[in-house]
Amino acid sequence: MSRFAKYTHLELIQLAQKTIIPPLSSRYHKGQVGGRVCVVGGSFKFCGAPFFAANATMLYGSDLTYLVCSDKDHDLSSILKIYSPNLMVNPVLSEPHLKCESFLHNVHSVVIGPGLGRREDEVMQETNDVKFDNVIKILQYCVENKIFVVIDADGLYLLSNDNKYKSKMSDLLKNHGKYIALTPNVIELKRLQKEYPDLYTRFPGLIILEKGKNDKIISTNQSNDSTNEENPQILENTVESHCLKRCGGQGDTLTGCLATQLGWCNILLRDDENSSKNDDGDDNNNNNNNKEKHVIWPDRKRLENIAEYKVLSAYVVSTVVKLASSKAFAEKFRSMQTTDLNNKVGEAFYEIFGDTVEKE
Ligand SMILES: NC(=O)C1=CN([C@@H]2O[C@H](COP(=O)(O)OP(=O)(O)OC[C@H]3O[C@@H](n4cnc5c(N)ncnc54)[C@H](O)[C@@H]3O)[C@@H](O)[C@H]2O)[C@@H](O)CC1
Ligand SMILES: Nc1ncnc2c1ncn2[C@@H]1O[C@H](COP(=O)(O)OP(=O)(O)OP(=O)(O)O)[C@@H](O)[C@H]1O
Repeated sequence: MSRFAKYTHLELIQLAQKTIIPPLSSRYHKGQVGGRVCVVGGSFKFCGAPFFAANATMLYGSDLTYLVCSDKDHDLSSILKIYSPNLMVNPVLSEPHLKCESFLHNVHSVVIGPGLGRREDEVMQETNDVKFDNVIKILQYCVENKIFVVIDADGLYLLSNDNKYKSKMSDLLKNHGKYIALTPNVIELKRLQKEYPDLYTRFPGLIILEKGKNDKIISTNQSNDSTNEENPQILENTVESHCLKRCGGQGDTLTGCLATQLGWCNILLRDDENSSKNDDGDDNNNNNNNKEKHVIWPDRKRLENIAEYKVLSAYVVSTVVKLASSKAFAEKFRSMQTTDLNNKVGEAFYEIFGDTVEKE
């Protein structure tokens, strides 16, 4: 059981408000606190999924969202650009010598997988190895640079079923689990458990947000030798959703929201790290002359470790998406679509957390 499992729903929401929901303020510049998120996905078949995820990152509150896709997937990048001018679409995923640094250096969190497609799909075979090599390269870059990653949909399929990539991916998870969250649906979870019967304990620091009627958050101890904690720890979100429509893309929405929320955690954790080390010229947060000083939301409460930031984030996001889907369903009933759900994310967030404006 997670330490959080002893808290009531209201206590968890209040804790999140004091720890991981940075207040809005005129002090901050673009991307500094709202965050920069990158979604890697899309294929010739699926242009909706990466859009839903990327769109949700912004509706949850990211300042800047990049969508990285392949320029070999027919008209994908043009279509994505037309879907939304808010997103920055970067069709570099099939570039043979991809330089991750060029588009990920200032990003706080990354989503890998929505609509990405699978290598076994015949139509894609000519180009897909470069594309998927690059996906692994991006994952590696992220974890080595402490960027939080959410792996969903076909990203999970790579991990559970792709013979070429699954061992590379599982190595990265094993060594850098603390920066990663998986968001499987019921079927994706079954595939993962088939490939990794010890899924819940195999990847130290990993969290798994299992989607379903009650979203379940599983966290694995960061260190294998910590014997005084239960492993794995489980937190279930039992808040009721009144949405009875299961349209495709609801999971993409959840994934996008989680990426933004984890991006916020990353920003807060980096701020702690920067403020506690000597001034070494790292001016990412403009605190060159403010040694030992927090730049961002100084009086917030701290959680105990990275795992707690991830677990509480997953809980909050699950709550927001459940409320958003209940609201969309109440309005649209059977005709509810994922676009309706996405359009309720901001309202649901406001209903749960209020305006979250910094008090003078
Ligand atoms: N508009 C779009 O472009 C969308 C694209 N999507 C993409 O489509 C690709 C394949 O995703 P799929 O989810 O179809 O994956 P799979 O091809 O693995 O199919 C999963 C199957 O399991 C079934 N299933 C799902 N939840 C279940 C449950 N709780 N109990 C029993 N059966 C269940 C589904 O009906 C589906 O037939 C991914 O890349 C995904 O991101 C989806 O995100 C949906 C929206
Ligand atoms: N049986 C259910 N009852 C109520 N809500 C559910 C149920 N199943 C899923 N949900 C809600 O929908 C969200 C997305 O779960 P879902 O299983 O649809 O993901 P997914 O299959 O990955 O979605 P996508 O279509 O984007 O690939 C969950 O987080 C939960 O809030």
